[in-house]
Amino acid sequence: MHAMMSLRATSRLSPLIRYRAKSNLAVLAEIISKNAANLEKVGQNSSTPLPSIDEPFHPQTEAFRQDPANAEAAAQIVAASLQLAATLSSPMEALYHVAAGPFKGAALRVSIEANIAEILREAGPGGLHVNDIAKQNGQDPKKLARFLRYLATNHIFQEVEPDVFRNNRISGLLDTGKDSKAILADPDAKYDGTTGVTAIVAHHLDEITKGSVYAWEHLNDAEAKNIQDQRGSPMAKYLGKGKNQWEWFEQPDQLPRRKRFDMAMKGAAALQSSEAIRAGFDWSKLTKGSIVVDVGGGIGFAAASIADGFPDLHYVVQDLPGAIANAKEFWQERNPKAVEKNGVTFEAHSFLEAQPKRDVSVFFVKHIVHGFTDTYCKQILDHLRSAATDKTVLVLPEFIVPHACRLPEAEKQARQNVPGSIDPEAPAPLLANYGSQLAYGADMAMMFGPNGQERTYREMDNLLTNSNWKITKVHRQAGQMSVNFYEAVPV
Ligand SMILES: C[S@@+](CC[C@H](N)C(=O)[O-])C[C@H]1O[C@@H](n2cnc3c(N)ncnc32)[C@H](O)[C@@H]1O
Repeated sequence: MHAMMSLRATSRLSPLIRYRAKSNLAVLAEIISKNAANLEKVGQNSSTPLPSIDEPFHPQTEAFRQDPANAEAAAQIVAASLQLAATLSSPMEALYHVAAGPFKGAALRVSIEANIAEILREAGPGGLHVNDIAKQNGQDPKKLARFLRYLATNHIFQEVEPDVFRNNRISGLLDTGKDSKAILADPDAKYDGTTGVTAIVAHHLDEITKGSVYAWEHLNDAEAKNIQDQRGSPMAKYLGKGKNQWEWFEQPDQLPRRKRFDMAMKGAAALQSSEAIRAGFDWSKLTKGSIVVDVGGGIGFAAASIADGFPDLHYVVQDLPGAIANAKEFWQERNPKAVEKNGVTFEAHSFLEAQPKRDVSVFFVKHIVHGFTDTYCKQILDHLRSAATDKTVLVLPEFIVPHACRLPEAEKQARQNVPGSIDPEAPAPLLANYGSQLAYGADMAMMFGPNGQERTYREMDNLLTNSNWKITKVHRQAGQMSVNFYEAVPV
């Protein structure tokens, strides 16, 4: 019956629609083969090996992406593969790829909390039977096997023999590098001193995901609808019991969450190399002793990356008291010289209040406005504008959310005077945004967690214009993990 209906439906399709659908498959396949052939050549060079899904992650396998041509080739292959998979999967399977998304997240969280990546690293390339994994972490082996097999089916971990698992390229990223027994003895310290990559994934899978399951209820909550501040998010309502993320994290019993979040921000920064953070703005044009304020800097990880290359500038890390305590500890370890020589100062200060610093060369505001609704962003940007001199530059690293379609010509024309402001577009028939998920994932996380939003270029332009800042340039970074640096000057 079902087959007959779909046959009848097919026979009603116009020849043009059928022709296009057929030709797209071949075009997509050609995009893959052409770009793959180019990448194969790059991979023959030992300094730019191509990634292999079977091997544990090694940063060197990302080196090939530093060449924009290679990054573009990889992005096109991924976009075409996703589009082919969506086209050729049965619609029900394709739908369930998304509908079962929360279950994948649940499995991934279990693997992190149960320290699977660390245990498997210690086991070596042969992997470990799930019964032996369970002996180490005290979990139910049958349930663990089900979670791990589900993840292996999504290319996270490998099942090398029935019930025997090992790390691969993607699961290796979840490895904090710590001794599994030490983590089990002191779970709250799991992320201390790590790259923060596992911490950011764990933060998303815990607080943010728990908020996300109430998205629909929350949208229809008459009271929450009108809350402009961070208490207006599902996470605040259902987890923080009405407290915003920061008030909630600052409570003594939530300190492990605060610590994990601060490490998570280090992980977010690690999605970009320190070089990329330095490359986002021409720091060399600032004179010795120029003041750079890292507004809401967390532990000041980004400022520390800039200080590595530009030690003669004076850095001020501002944040809430809990983060400032962690910032002092972090800098003492990372750059004790800057601390001793007064190259960095730390200030507990709320950016929702008047900015106390004067004669500032750069207000560096990374991943702050994405945590707020427009109403609060205006407050933050107004305070900075009031403290700015006519030489102050606002540097704002944020995602730029692309549209899934192509930009209209008129919009491109309107942006022509601002270098870097036009979103790069993938060639047709690929989705214009390359099907890249990162900016949208971050946007959802901002909605569910702090009631904020990642913004399109136009949305950011409006925000800045309303606070008398003018965007002069956008520095875009190649690759899919990109965060882009808006540069703005006072009007
Ligand atoms: C998403 S994190 C970004 C941290 C850092 N800029 C980075 O990119 O790594 C947001 C930061 O804003 C801080 N924050 C939140 N509300 C604040 C406020 N009212 N005043 C100052 N800092 C605040 C948080 O403590 C947190 O460290």
